[in-house]
Amino acid sequence: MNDQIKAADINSSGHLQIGGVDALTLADKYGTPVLVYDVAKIRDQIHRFRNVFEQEHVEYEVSYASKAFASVAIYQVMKQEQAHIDVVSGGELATAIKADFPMEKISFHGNNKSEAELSMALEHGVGTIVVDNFHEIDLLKQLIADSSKRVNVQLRITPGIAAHTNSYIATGQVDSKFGFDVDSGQADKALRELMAISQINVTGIHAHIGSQIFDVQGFKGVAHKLVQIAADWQEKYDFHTKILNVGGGFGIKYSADDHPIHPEDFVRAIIDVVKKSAQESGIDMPAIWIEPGRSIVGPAGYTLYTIGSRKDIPGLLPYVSVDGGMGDNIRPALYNAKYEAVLARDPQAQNIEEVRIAGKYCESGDILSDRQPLPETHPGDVLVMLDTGAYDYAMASNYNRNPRPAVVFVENGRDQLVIKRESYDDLTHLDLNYSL
Ligand SMILES: Cc1ncc(COP(=O)(O)O)c(C=O)c1O
Ligand SMILES: N[C@@H](CCCC[NH3+])C(=O)O
Repeated sequence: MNDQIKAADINSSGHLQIGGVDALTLADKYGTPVLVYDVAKIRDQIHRFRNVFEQEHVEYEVSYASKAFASVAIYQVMKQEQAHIDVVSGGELATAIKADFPMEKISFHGNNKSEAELSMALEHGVGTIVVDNFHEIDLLKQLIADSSKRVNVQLRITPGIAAHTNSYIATGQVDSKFGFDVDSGQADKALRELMAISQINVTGIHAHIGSQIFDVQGFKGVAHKLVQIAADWQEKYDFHTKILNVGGGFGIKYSADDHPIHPEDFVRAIIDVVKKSAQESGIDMPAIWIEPGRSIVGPAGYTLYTIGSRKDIPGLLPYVSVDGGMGDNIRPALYNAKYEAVLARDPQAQNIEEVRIAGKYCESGDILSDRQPLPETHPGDVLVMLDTGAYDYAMASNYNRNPRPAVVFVENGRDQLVIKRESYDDLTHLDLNYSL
């Protein structure tokens, strides 16, 4: 039995249930592929992060990094949970506006925010702009010059910490496109420039070391580094930081090979280091902000596919194909990411073989799993890929002009469509006839 499936995930018919709803019923009702979120799991993850801060009596914010999965519905859940969110584009901001999300609880990130995106953020009163580079400082200065607008910013530094993760998703090393370098004096220069703009209020210092990180060392390092910088800037510039933002990146278990520590342990270690270093370096204890994305939505997501064709090759693993693939989950092809899958009708069934789960896209690399143990399967069976809530739908494409799947939220035994499946009309409605 897959160790990610608990007894409570199986209903009286022996089927997988998600948030109390039978996975086969969901597949029937919404079609496949469909991404289903167990909303209780999302709320629970936020509470787990929060509880530690509460127990430790530390000021904090949990800011959901919505690049992991952005939609009106998820922003509405975050609003109910009174969480903050990060956005990284005008599109995510527009979605948050549509969700009526409180603008003051939004942080706007990005290494190349356009003038249009910055003015959109200013117009809507976004709570924090996380300033990333000198061009952005110039743009901000121009945009607020003719107004009395006041803007809260956090200054993103590159901490010079290489996280142990896939190089595509590591961001803390000096050789990174994000943030101001510290050792060369760029971060100091950026602070001085920002402090010289009277309408700008620098509330904090930000760093993010990468994503899908399993151990606590990098976070301890970044927490210590941020405190050191804060102490240095207090001494040199009389700058008193209110916030240290240590970013996100808390890893999750996708497969039996992954052994991340618990969310609570990440947070506790960060708090310990900040408390201790702040005391040693004589700065007031700042608020600590974290920006988890994957760890909030990843484990709550289940992608339901229907099995179709099968190809057996003597001496090699069979290919079992499903009705989705790299268009709804690019992560195996892009990062060699591993996932696990079970059969909806019997997640506890005895496995009889190992197969490759192939997608339907016209690409040999469109393999969702290169070694998945499975029981006997037949065309029409519903295969459920686990932990697909983060950076899956968010990175979905229309490759081969396949429509993106539907997204459904499930909570308390009830289900609701929150993103419609794209239709062929949706796919073609931007196309124009060629008339030259
Ligand atoms: C600035 C920033 N914050 C937070 C995150 C969220 O990371 P994760 O989804 O790994 O928690 C990211 C993505 O890596 C990021 O770039
Ligand atoms: N898209 C990446 C994570 C990127 C994190 C964003 N800074 C993934 O799927 O793992």
